[in-house]
Amino acid sequence: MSNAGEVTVVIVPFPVQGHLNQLLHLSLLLSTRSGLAVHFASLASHNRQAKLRLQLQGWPLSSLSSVHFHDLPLPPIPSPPPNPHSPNSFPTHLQPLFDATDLLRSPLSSLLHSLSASTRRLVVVHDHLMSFAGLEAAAIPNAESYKFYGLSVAFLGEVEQLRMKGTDLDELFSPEFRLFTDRRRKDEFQSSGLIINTCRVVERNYLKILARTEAYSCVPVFVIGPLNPLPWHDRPNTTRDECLEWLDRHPPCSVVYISFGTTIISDEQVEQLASGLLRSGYRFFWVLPNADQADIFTDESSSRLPAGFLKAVEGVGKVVRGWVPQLDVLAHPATGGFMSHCGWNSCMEAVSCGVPVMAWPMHSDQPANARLLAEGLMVGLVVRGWDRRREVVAAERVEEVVRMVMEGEKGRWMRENAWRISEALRVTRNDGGSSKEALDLLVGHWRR
Ligand SMILES: O=c1ccn([C@@H]2O[C@H](COP(=O)(O)OP(=O)(O)O[C@H]3O[C@H](CO)[C@@H](O)[C@H](O)[C@H]3O)[C@@H](O)[C@H]2O)c(=O)[nH]1
Repeated sequence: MSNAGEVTVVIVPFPVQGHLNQLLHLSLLLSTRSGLAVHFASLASHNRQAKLRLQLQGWPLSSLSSVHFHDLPLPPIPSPPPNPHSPNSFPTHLQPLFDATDLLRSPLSSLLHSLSASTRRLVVVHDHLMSFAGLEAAAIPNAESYKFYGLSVAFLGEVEQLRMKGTDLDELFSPEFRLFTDRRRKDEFQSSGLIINTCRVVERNYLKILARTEAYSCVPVFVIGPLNPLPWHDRPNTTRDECLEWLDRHPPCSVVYISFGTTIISDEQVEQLASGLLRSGYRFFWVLPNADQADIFTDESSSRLPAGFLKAVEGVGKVVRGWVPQLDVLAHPATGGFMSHCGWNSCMEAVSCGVPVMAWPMHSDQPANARLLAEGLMVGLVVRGWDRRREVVAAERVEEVVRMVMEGEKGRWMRENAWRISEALRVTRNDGGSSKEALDLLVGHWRR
């Protein structure tokens, strides 16, 4: 059912992968399942990045034709390489990109005005870090805006508490990023609602606390996650990646999957991790790309593995430097554990697939997410506590954690918990499930 002319939705993502993909998942759900006219507005390079990587994230390439992409013009911005020795792994090299998003305001405003002229209602859904989009929407009579959080409520609650206590948040972020978020907070406009990519199954208690928090209690909150496709009932016929064929050759729950998303670790840490994996004797699949640059199409990094490592692990371990279909890897029967930096997408994807997590948080929301997995949901084991964040994790600790999750009693128990949650998540997205109901309510409200 096409609804063009009635309600038009404009999605405004923050241009980094972990944010882009959540709002692209939402765009596709709105366009393919709810039949809404959906426009996705970002930089040309990041529209290209989002589209390119989406085909490995559970959606068929053909679904992209249901979304209108708008390349917002931006002068060239520096794209420096990441710094593997940055004290807390925060992607400081992306700060020029973050700051440059200020310049998107004017072209976004023009786009919103032109779309508003041919629709009854213009709905602007923007990443919470793109708050100026809400201000721009407020200037248009038939527009309303919704703020999107692709973060755990555990983290949102923690930040509120730390702010109230006046605690310095620089340990979680970089000082420059804190200044940037303070600036964006000043732009904040009272939106018509908040949309959060989490769900009651995973964060019931945190959501109850959030509802009592002043900042979140005065607007409707729509809890619609997980937005990632679920392996059991959403899988389209996508092309099968070569890494899945490698996984096919291994027994169920026998492979450790390692990925720190778009976060970089030091050369010394790479070496210790490699040695720990080797000592554990477990099969592993390690995704070791360079961290994303402002423009991912300019990456010219080279391998950082110790010499001779690949030869030593032949047949047992596989290392790739490119982008892999993470959801398919997590859903593969051979995958028995996930060593992760605990980006929110990775957390939701791990529980969606019922895989226990070796939690290795590095910055931002990741420590809160790791605690949620380990203490709240009991599906994770923390590799390195936040209090030891500046230390290199030794090979012995890597070996110990891998063994505990892959063969110990605790690992079996975490896997059972993860499976239970993945089943419950499936229900939440079906008719009558809380996330499906929240999304239907939201779309119904837009169509009122
Ligand atoms: O080879 C790869 C590597 C990653 N992914 C996907 O890329 C996304 C990575 O997202 P996430 O796990 O959230 O990590 P980051 O990219 O590091 O995410 C940033 O954004 C998140 C959402 O705000 C935050 O939770 C993190 O702390 C922040 O680092 C996930 O969907 C993965 O499935 C792939 O599909 N293939």
